[in-house]
Amino acid sequence: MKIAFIAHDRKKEEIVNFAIAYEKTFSHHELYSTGTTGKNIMGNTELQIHRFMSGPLGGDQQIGALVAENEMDLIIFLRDPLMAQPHEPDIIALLRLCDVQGIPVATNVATAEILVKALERGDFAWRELVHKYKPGDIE
Ligand SMILES: O=C(CO)COP(=O)(O)O
Repeated sequence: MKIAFIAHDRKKEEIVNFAIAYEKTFSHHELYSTGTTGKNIMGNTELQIHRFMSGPLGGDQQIGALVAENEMDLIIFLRDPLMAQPHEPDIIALLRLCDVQGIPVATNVATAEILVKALERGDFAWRELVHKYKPGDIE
């Protein structure tokens, strides 16, 4: 599965700890992140992550581009609900695209944990069908 990690600055420690806790699970998947989030996770785990630009410089939009094509399977996006972000429109656009495509997205660690448990159980198998059959394949 393609999994994206994104965290705002005051949530960086939380996402790193989360990645450490589920490192074995994540190691079996294709990982993506915004710039600084990925740097922090890779600095504290053995995980290999494809890093996009930093969020304020367009990283959310780059991940959003994959979401728009229904390529991303799970997004863990620990937002800071108590601090305004300069790139708020990009954040809203990314979350909107997740809803357009029906992609599982966690915006807090409690939900992230439930989704990762579901991933471990095999509950994301339906996403393989999404990748197998692109729009237009089925009449
Ligand atoms: O701002 C972000 C998401 O909106 C995260 O970006 P960084 O991972 O580069 O800090």
